Amino acid sequence: MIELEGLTKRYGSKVAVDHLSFQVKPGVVTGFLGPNGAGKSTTMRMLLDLDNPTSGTVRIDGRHYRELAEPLKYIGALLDAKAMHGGRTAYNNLLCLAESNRIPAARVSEVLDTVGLSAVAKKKAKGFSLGMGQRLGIASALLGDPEILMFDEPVNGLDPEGIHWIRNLMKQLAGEGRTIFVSSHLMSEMALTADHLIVIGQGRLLADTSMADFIRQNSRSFVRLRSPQWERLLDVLNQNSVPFLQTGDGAIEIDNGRIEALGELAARHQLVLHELSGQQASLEEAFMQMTAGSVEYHAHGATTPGGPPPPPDRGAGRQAPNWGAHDQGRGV
Ligand SMILES: Nc1ncnc2c1ncn2[C@@H]1O[C@H](COP(=O)(O)OP(=O)(O)OP(=O)(O)O)[C@@H](O)[C@H]1O
Repeated sequence: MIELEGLTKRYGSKVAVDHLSFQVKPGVVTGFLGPNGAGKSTTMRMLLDLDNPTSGTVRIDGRHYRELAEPLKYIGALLDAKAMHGGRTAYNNLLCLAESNRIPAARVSEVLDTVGLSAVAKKKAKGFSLGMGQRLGIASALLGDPEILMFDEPVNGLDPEGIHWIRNLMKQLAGEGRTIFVSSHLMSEMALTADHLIVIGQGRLLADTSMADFIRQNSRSFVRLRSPQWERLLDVLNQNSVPFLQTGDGAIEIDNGRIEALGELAARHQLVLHELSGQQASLEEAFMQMTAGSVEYHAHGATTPGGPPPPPDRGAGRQAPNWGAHDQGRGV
């Protein structure tokens, strides 16, 4: 388990990490999210004692990193794939780490095999691609067979096969009861990998919640309908006072609609439906909704800070999506 209590880091007048308190628990993959500059890397560096907190504490299984005699046996981390010694072979890079932590040399070949680098074990790290470097960094994290693993952007530079591999590896490690803490900018990937989320913005904790709750609480859910009898469908919805939105692709969306009630309504009016599906916004949309107010760097022409993702075209006099606020009690 990783425990942060009031962790704060200031660089001059800049507060990079602002009184962060949370726990990263074993047995699940915990995703660490935040916009650029939110303080994720700074937090991870403080965890490994690579940066001193201005105040607050961070503990690895109840102890400060400095108190761990052979730290690689407690916590393995991939922070920067380029941190390896370029002039050394992959094998020798890992061997040096192993020796400094009294890890048997045989373990080096084992982890090189796990990450798929056995064939290039004798090649110098400076010739490695970004993806190979990531794999070597992951091998170093696994070296001490630690109970806690921390990965900063582990899929960076990996090809689809590599992304699939690291996703399964993290799930497998969590399944073994280990603590897995991972940051990524790839929301689609995070949605597939993480069970729990810690979200920060401008150094502050914004959410500490399960993936499912995070999406539910920060996004819009709706029912999507398509029908070849489009005009009649609109009439039926109007007659029954069901607010709807028309999308650009000929579908209709009903915020917080109940799929059963809408199916029955269509059946009562003998309407043919080509689609009747419940939809939940993606993690990416939920993330943008939650962090909109704490994004530090914007591209010109990007969505206005604080504003939700653009809604579909509105139907005649119908409600716009009500991001973040749900009316679960509605009949349809
Ligand atoms: N050594 C440093 N000196 C001064 N400011 C720093 C230093 N390291 C980080 N910062 C600042 O602290 C803030 C947090 O940076 P950090 O790299 O931790 O964010 P991040 O969430 O990892 O960002 P990204 O997603 O872009 O990697 C940023 O505003 C950054 O400019």
